[in-house]
Amino acid sequence: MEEDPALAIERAYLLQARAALRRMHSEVVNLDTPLIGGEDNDERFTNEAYQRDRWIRAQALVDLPDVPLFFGRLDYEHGTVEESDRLYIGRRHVIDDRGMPLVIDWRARVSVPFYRATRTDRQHVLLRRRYGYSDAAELTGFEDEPLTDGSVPADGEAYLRAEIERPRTGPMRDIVATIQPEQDDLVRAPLHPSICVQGAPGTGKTAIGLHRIAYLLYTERERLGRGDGVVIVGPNKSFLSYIRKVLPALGEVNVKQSTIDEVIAPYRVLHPESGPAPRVKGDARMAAVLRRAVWLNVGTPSEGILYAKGSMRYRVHADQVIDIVAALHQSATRYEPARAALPQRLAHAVLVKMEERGEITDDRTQNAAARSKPVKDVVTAVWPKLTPELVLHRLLSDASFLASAADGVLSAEEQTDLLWAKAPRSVKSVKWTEADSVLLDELADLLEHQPTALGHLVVDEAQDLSAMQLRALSRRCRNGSVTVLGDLAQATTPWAPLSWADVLGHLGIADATLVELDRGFRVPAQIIDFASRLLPTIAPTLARTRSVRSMPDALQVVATGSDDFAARLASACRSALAGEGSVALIAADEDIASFRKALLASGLESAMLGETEDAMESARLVCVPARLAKGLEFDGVVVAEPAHIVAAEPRGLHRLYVVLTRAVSTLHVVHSTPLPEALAS
Ligand SMILES: Nc1ncnc2c1ncn2[C@@H]1O[C@H](COP(=O)(O)OP(=O)(O)OP(=O)(O)O)[C@@H](O)[C@H]1O
Repeated sequence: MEEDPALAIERAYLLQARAALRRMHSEVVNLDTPLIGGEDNDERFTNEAYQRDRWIRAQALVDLPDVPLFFGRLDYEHGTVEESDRLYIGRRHVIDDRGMPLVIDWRARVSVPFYRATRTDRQHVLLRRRYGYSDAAELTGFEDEPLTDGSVPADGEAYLRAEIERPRTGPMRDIVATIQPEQDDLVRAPLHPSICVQGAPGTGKTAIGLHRIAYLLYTERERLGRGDGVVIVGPNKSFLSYIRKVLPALGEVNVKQSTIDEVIAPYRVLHPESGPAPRVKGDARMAAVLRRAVWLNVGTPSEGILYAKGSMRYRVHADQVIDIVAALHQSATRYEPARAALPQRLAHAVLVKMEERGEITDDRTQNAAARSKPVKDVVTAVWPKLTPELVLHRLLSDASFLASAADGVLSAEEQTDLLWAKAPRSVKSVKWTEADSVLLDELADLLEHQPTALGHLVVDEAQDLSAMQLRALSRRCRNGSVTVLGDLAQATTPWAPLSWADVLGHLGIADATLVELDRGFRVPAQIIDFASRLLPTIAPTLARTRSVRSMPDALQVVATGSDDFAARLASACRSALAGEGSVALIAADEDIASFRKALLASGLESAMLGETEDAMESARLVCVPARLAKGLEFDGVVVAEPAHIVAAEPRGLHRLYVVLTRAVSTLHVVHSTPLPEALAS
């Protein structure tokens, strides 16, 4: 078949752009990095920084074989843009060897009309062209949308639907070719003020967070490059593995993607914890309890200081020592710096006594007094050395100490919930939990200022974070800005906050812009309507989502007897596998291994999410424990025994809502136990 000449021109242009990108890449790789001679630390640091910077620049210019180099074109009115009337829009800038642009970065200002221009607001654009690619990034066609009056607009929504329904293989991909206007508003919002997005499942929150990072790094690279850079916090490792390729595809290879535990306790082994304690430990009131617990350690001196120098004796009376300690206690903001200051304050009092007796004193005299035993004894007695672990160990094991810190703040019952049933004998033998690690983090900051300086923090699935976790994040981003993403209806933790105002309060953000997204992209209307039956019970104040896609056969609910269950489950999986793309079987954590065995017995192989990092790439059928489903998506989803998912945890209905909203094309619900009431009605 003869090639369409217009398509041939575009393909030739793509080849030219790819060749130019290769040239740009090799220029960076082959650049002579001027290394500074010498081996001292500063010089080594500078050289390493140079090399690293070059590595990052080179990585950003790698032509990824499966990522199309440009996805759109804008034909502007003549003279609107200086360099050219025709701009190809892609994931990064590509220039020819004379410096003329071949591809314009989607983040540039001249690219904005690609996402925003309409027939009624053309923004000087005559024509918008969208390209289609094969999975191997081969240019297969294009679609024109003339914006000039009288023309018939192309169905931009059809292009969007096709893009969403393109079968999934492995990790999440970027949405840069089809960012929608309400998403674009958030992606391109300035660094300040912070933004907070409430969005139903599949409205694109994660995608927005990732594209926003790429955008901010483009516009504010220098500012964000200082300090600790940019971090995105996600719910678990499976999720982070799922999103890991989006930013590199957008040319950003230097963004940390972490779980909350990795941010707060990167080196600590955390142990599981159940019962009522985690909820109390996550409560914002714990901040006051911990503060008191720290400062309760400051005692009242019972004796004065008797300082000997040569044959002379100098006495500072107990009352005066009490006053010195009390004054320091009152003015101190953190425990350790004040503890470090106390010897000097006491020594100063000794010095005054010496001077009263005509002694000549100087700094050395004061330092000697500060280091002397009588002064040290007072410090040890009234201002003991603490570690976060020491304080928390005492708090969770000593009921009367806890009462002195928590009375009037926590109820007696809450205090009982906090106390260990059997206290570990020593600090070293404690098996710290996730909730404990957050308290230890707060304590560390009460003892000593923890210097951290994130430029920007994106918190995904923020509805699941406790007040104390949010405080810990806020400490890491004291002067930075934050993008908060989440959905209150998907909150599954015992400590989940009640509102976004609460979340922002704990993060210490006074002026965030709160936005609600309600246009759903992932989940077809038939499935989201089914899942939304749970909303009146789990999140009565939230609006229902409007899906942009309708698929009449998307939902199948199969009621079966327990004898038939395994066969019906396997047949649901087979039917999902008959479609294209990824398929997940999702079930309660306790059920998933046995259901997987049943599938295997019927000849269906699968991978288990959580067992291997790349489960989503290593098999088409993935078995997903319900607790790991958050944030993920699959073309076809089979949910087995929803009632078990609900029964497995206090917020089981919220978990079920998450699980039911993972499908892009089909959802099979297979159950032998009756559906939960809220879903059946
Ligand atoms: N503008 C868009 N163009 C193409 N695909 C999109 C667009 N917006 C969202 N999607 C797709 O919809 C799916 C859902 O996006 P995303 O995971 O960001 O949603 P979410 O709001 O974070 O969902 P959840 O709350 O369920 O985790 C993804 O496959 C994403 O690629």
